[in-house]
Amino acid sequence: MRAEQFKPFHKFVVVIAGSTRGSSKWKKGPSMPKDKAVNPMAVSSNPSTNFQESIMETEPPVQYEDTSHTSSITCGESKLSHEKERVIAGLSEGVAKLGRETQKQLYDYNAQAEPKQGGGVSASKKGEILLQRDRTLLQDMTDSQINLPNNATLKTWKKIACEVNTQQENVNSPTSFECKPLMELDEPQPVKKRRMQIREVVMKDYSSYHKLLFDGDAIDAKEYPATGKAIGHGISTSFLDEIRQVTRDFFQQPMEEKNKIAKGVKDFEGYGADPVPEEGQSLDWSDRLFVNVYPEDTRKSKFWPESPAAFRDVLEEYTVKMKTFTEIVSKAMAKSLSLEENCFLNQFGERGLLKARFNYYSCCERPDLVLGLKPHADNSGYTIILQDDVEGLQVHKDGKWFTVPTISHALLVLMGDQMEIMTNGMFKSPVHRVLTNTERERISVAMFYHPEPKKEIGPEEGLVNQERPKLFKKVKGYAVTHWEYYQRGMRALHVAKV
Ligand SMILES: O=C(O)CCC(=O)C(=O)O
Ligand SMILES: [Fe+2]
Repeated sequence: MRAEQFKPFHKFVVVIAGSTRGSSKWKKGPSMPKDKAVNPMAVSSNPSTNFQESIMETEPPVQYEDTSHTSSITCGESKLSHEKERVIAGLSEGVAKLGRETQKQLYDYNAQAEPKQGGGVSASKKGEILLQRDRTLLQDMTDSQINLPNNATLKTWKKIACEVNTQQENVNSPTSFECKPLMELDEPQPVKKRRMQIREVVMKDYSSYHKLLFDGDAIDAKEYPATGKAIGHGISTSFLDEIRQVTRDFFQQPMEEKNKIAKGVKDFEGYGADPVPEEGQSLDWSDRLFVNVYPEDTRKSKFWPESPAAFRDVLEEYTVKMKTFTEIVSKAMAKSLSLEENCFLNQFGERGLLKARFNYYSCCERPDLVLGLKPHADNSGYTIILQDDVEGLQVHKDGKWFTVPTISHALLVLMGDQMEIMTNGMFKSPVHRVLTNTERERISVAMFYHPEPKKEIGPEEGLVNQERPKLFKKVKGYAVTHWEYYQRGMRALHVAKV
């Protein structure tokens, strides 16, 4: 353990982003899984898709067997490389651009060709099925007769993609590979950049801490999502850089090294991308490592990287700092709402969880087609995000996406669904996503602060009155429900609504 102490009042900033506007624009979502088929194409991570519309078109999720493409690709015997996943993701995005009718035909066609996934199908078999599916889609779309050997290499994949997309003949190196759309889009929709307005405040002492952080202005601001406030978090810039560095170092290792801590089919923790359980859903263009960090007895050391060598120590130290940070911030939030300062901490419980997600977004040739991370709201109480200096994170407001600026010495605090419940909707959990870009890779570290899983949480009584009746029920195990919706690119919060 490193000796550096938490010094809360340094001149560093934290940005708080949370909506004060209702999520009434979102269609009140479906109730929990029913026996209904899911429209496989309804949840696309295409940046130009209006997320609101996607939600409205989306049918309730079904109880499902784990047919995760990710697990079948990154785990087990199939060993398809992440690079190949990316190519497939790019291709799938092309498919997503086809008209609904054509998509349906393609998927119907493939449904006949594919054995039922799930029970008993080995990882390598699933990998093969997926490869076959994408090959078939390519062929159907281009009418070209491409005969691929079963052991098609990554190079072959790239070559095909280029041939299909650009009629290029020779593609020998990955650098010349371009993930072009499979066909011209009807309406090209470049991603416009609107920046979030974030006010920064440098903290001087604890007495002003909570006022600056969550004063009435932040709560009542009309201009969601600009409810940014800055505070001193007392973590040195050099330490923040160290976290970024070990993160980069981890992801830049060979696949073989990273796969030593690969997640299994049923694991949340470990290295590997999020699953995409629905047919036709696109993979996020990112790599991730997910680990429980607090309390210590929730850690699974087999998922903590041994390489790079500094990783574990740095994460250990960051965890200690984050624990202190959550204690202070949770109190500040309570005070800002004129509540007893420990009320949220009591709801989180003494053994409130900290879970770390390390994200790596490699460059992508077509950021207008592929997202780094699909639109979602976090299931946490709140999430503390460390970004690097590459923009990519966007927050959704009034049908538009706003880019969150990067501030190298800042931590971004995003409200999660469970804080929206506890504050009876006073702090909103914003829908956010991550864009890809052509030139620079991006990393981020998200630290999710959750209530103890067995604890029931609900709106603070002090925030319920005649004018503001109870909006949410008491809930337990919200994270499990959230996960069912999240992985399909859907919101879950409606399940907690009164
Ligand atoms: O990469 C980012 O900035 C955000 C990541 C995020 O939203 C998440 O991991 O839930
Ligand atoms: Fe998130």
